[in-house]
Amino acid sequence: MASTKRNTIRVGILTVSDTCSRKEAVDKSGPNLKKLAEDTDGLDGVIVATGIVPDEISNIKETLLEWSDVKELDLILTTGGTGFADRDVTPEATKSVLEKEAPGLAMVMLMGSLKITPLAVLSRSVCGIRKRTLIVNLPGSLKGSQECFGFVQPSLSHAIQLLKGERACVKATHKELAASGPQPGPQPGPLPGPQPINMVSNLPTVSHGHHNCQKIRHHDVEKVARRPRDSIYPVIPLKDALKIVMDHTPVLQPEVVDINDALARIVAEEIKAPISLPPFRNSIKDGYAVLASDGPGVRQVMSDAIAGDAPDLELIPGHVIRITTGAPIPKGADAVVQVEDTELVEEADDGRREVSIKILSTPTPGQDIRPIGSDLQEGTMLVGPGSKLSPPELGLLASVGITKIKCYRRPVVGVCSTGNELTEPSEELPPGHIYDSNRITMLATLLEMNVPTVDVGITPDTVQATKDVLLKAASQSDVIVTTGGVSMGEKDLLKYVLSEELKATLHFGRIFIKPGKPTTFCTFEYEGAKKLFFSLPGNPVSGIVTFNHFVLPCLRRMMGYTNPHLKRIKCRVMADLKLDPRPEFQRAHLDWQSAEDGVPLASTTGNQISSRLISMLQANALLALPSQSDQQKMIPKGSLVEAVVLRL
Ligand SMILES: Nc1nc2c(c(=O)[nH]1)N[C@H]1C(S)=C(S)[C@@H](COP(=O)(O)OP(=O)(O)OC[C@H]3O[C@@H](n4cnc5c(N)ncnc54)[C@H](O)[C@@H]3O)O[C@H]1N2
Ligand code: MOO
Ligand SMILES: [Mg+2]
Repeated sequence: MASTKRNTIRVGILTVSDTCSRKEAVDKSGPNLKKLAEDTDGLDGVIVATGIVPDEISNIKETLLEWSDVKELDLILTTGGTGFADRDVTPEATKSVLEKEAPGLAMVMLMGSLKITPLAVLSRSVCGIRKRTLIVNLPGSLKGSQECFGFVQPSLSHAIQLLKGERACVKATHKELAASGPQPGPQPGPLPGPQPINMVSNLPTVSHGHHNCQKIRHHDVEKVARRPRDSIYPVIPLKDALKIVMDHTPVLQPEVVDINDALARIVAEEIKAPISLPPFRNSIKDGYAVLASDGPGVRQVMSDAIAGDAPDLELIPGHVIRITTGAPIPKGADAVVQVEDTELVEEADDGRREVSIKILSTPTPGQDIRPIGSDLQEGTMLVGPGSKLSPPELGLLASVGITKIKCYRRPVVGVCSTGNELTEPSEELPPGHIYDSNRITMLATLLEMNVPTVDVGITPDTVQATKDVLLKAASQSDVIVTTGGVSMGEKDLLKYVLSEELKATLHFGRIFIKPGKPTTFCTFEYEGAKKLFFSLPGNPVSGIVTFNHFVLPCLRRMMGYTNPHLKRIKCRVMADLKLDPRPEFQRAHLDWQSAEDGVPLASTTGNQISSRLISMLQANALLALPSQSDQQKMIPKGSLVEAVVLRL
């Protein structure tokens, strides 16, 4: 939902017109600008305020102040009152609230308009900044306002990013603009309808979620020589990437699951105990059911009560009944004396029967008896929505006879490895090939989580094969995880195939982390259902680290976890650690045995290059190291750092 996106551009549209404010004319420019500003292929803004005011400085000024200072809008578009007529005062009202002017925007409108009409020279539009709000005066006519919006629109997201201080996005936009060379000048847009003129308007749409970065230019993958020399994808911070993923992750509907298939599932209902445990008084010991007030002494053995017998025996005072652990306590008995506290007095039938025994201890009432409900009272809440069904939960439910449990549905996850160089580990290794290790790693992780999987196999690096396999995976699964083919190589086709061939919405294509920088996330409508695509980097460790950071929380949310996020704890590093320019997740072993004050000691697992899978072996955590700065190049031994817990 657009309005919940953190970095969405919040827009106000103010129509300045005496006649419209008196309802003598219909405002066409305001609603048209609304459509243009909302266009997801263009500004992708959210309209949070609209208004019509007369051509009066005080009215205009009051609205501008409220929208910038109180509503804190990112962008205010005014339409009307910018000409030479006596009543045209929008520029004067605007100037009176501006803290800084932005004459370039007014100029680009003038230059563009002059190509259409020489009368454009009479426009007096003013643009500028008040606090964090950009205010742009547009002409009043439908045609003029649409044209002028089209001229400034390509610069607006970037200008707003700058005002908001969204640094990753801004840097990426600068890089992209620098890489793509001189831009064509503004051109008029067709009328009518919401078709903003965009410097990159002929390019495919690639959404950047709430980042609102410029659209992405994909080269023709056949034309290797023309590939961009720098990535066209902005590098976004980890937390923003995770937010985008989670914003697109639904919690799946519940379904009824048999207890035998319910391991690791998340419960979607409250389950209360339908019976008490034990359901009848039973013995805690193997021994004799007695009447405590009979005290110690020789007693006749009446009969025996064995676990599994119906509770229908009755003890006559002065006697005992032999009893086993778990057997029902006979009526009339109020204590059990363990066999160790007794002696045989007389036997019969060649030792097959006890005639009498001697109680050696003095029993107390209730001794070694489990009363009804002493383990669990009927009606006690056993599990609730969000509870994970681990072995103890399953045992508890079974103990009260519950075998059908409403749990959240699990997503089906398709797993695919991409790369010409990959061979199945069971086959002979051809020259230049390596064995596919990513797929089994992902599939086994999902198996551990009891998530159903579809093994989509290995796909070679061609557009057609990649497209086919992605569509096949989409037809069989809810979430698709691929590895490989997301970086800068000519055979790195995933981003291209997803966004161009499938027309999936690519939400991000690079993240500011090490390893895992080229991680890519898309959503895709397939036969009316939304599919989530995670295209993880091919390097085996990058795949695992990004699987943990993005796929795991996503799947956990889908399958009903109340807290799907990775657990972070503090640990103490055992050696100096050099910082990378990127925030880095170093594989580490946390040692709780030698923990001081509960803080485990962390040692990294050797060379951290992302191809070195053996570095995962002893790793039960990832140290979350900050990126290097001028002030900090390393973390000294003994420092506390945060670690993402992989396993305990
Ligand atoms: N010019 C640049 N090159 C690279 C950059 C960059 O920014 N500029 N990024 C590097 C980073 S960081 C990573 S991570 C990798 C990501 O690579 P891809 O996702 O494109 O993956 P591939 O190129 O297909 O493979 C990379 C590497 O991993 C091996 N691999 C792939 N799949 C498997 C598998 N299933 N099992 C085992 N090993 C696998 C593959 O053979 C390659 O060695 O890009 C860098 N390049
Ligand atoms: O991001 Mo790559 O994952 O550094 O190896
Ligand atoms: Mg590659």
